[in-house]
Amino acid sequence: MLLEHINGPQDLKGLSKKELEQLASEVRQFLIEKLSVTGGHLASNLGVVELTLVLHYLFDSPNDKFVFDVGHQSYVHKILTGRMDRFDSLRQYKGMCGFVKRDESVHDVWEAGHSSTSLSAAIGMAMARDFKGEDNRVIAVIGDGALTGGMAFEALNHIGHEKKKMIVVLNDNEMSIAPNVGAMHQYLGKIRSDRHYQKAKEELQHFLNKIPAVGGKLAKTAEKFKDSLKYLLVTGILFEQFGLTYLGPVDGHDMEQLLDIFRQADSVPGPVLVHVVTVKGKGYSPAEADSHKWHGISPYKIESGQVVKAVGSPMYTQVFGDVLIELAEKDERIVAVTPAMPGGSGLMEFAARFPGRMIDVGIAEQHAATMSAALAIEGMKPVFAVYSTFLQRAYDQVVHDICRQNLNVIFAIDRAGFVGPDGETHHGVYDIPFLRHVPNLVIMMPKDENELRRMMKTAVDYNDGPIAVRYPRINGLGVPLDAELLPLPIGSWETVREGDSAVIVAIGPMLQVAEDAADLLKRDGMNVRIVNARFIKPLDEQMLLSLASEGKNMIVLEEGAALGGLGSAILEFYSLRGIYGLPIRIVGIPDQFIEHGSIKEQRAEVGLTGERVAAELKNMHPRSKMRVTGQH
Ligand SMILES: Cc1ncc(C[n+]2csc(CCOP(=O)(O)OP(=O)(O)O)c2C)c(N)n1
Ligand SMILES: CC(=O)[C@@H](O)[C@H](O)COP(=O)(O)O
Ligand SMILES: [Mg+2]
Repeated sequence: MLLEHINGPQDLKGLSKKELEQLASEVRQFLIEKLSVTGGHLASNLGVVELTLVLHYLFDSPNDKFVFDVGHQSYVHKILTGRMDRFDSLRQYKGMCGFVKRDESVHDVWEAGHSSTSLSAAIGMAMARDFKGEDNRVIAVIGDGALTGGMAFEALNHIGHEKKKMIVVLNDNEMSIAPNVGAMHQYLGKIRSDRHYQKAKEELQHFLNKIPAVGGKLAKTAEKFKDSLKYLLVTGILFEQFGLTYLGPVDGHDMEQLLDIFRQADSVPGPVLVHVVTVKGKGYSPAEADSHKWHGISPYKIESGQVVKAVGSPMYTQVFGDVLIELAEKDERIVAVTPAMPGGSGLMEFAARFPGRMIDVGIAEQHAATMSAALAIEGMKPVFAVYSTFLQRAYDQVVHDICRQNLNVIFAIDRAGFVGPDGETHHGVYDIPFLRHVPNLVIMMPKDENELRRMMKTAVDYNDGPIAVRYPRINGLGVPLDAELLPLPIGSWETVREGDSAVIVAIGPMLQVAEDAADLLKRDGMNVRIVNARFIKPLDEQMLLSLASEGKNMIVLEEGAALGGLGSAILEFYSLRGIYGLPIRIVGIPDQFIEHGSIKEQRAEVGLTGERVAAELKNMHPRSKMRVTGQH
């Protein structure tokens, strides 16, 4: 076994091509075995085994900067940089992160999780290098999916302007999470498969190599001739027009080709793009056969490829997808918009049922938002399905294009709250703070899957502007679904448990935590009322005024940033009406990033538990001062 002797990239140096190939198959086996237990981003990593090996073999990390886009495909990099022994803790609480993490290794020079940032980071590092007069290499690894992100084009535009020496590795496996989409994808497909181009390129190369090396005027003419022929033939011309030398396409699993092309790339004085064609899921047939499913996979049985999954009620995502189909059957204005997450957002059946009414725009949240605004202006009913964390990308478009124009866009915000193994880059914990202060926007969160259905009905029936429903990355409660789909009155909260000792105002899955706290306090003779604050905006003003008149101790409980969340909204409501001194305590996520683990562990870390809430209520005295909490 070669792999057990690899404690860092230095141990790769001097290996023969054969040994590198042997190592590649050992790394693949290691990934398949380890991830069968932990789960994770298997398919993407199986696709970059040879590529990552060659980069670490030829170049000198961490002096040379390896910048991974998204970073979900960095497991091989982690294996080769001394972290093999940490894979049993992959994406687990206090374990190894599933993305690149600077505090994990000196070889991890750039963090991500969100897509399309690598080229901006790489040009930044190249410019810093030149400011400092240093000479290290900067190597970005970006996938064909990430290349559909607008930031990537902004960076390419600038890279071509600065002409700094750097290597952009385009890892082209024709897949985003789902099959990739867009004109860039088609363009890359042309390059990959254009037999004419490949053949002509070889003949051209052969012919040009025959031209005897000449000096003087003739050399210049020959060079010009070569360039004009190249422009004629090279279909990597788009990148050449951007000012990058295009090399490739090359088979990303052929060690020989990879070694040659990166040696060539290293000799290019300015920016160079190496087009590497790989197979997502390479080397494990279930993943090769369905790399969409195996992009992010739960623990599985290696032999059968069968996922070992606890069966439970459908995820909120599934309930959303189902109710959207029901609604779309009756309303042809409904179209779904997704920024490259049709599977994760529960839209695959919708797409099959309504061909053409599911619009996948690629990894382009800003574009998705503004396009939705235009769809609404033209009388459609766009449902912009987006993860909370990725909606952060489109904040200005939400404000400037959708809410300011007061357009009938529906935001289906999935992954609201903690998300578990993806950790801090993916938690959906800021959308309440960054949305609730924007005028014209209605924001809802259901207590269970039945209420999610009602909220989608409410949203489709609502024609007074933008409306958002946010729901978590968990299973529903298994409650019965109403036979009739009835909308909710906008701004209406509901009391889900009566009580006169104190009040917990909660949203979403925190209502279960509130019930746990109330059950604990019942043993101490306290009858705690629980209010489902299902409209984060507008607040239920009647309910709030009546709660103020009672003056009972109140906890506002939310699985979101405490700063600027629902609790803040309630305090602002009272303050703006001159109602002071109410005993209100906010229990939410403190002002810090919470790392990967299970949702249960993440909630425990910040005290979103029945025990903690019960203790808070027991300790609150009448007229206690409001303190932003989360620390405990
Ligand atoms: C801004 C943003 N939107 C969406 C995602 C979700 N996402 C993670 S990886 C991925 C696909 C990336 O495709 P590609 O870059 O080709 O990498 P591959 O997995 O194919 O190697 C997407 C859409 C994200 N991480 N960031
Ligand atoms: C790397 C990335 O951003 C996606 O693969 C993300 O991990 C998907 O999240 P879900 O597993 O919640 O769909
Ligand atoms: Mg890809």
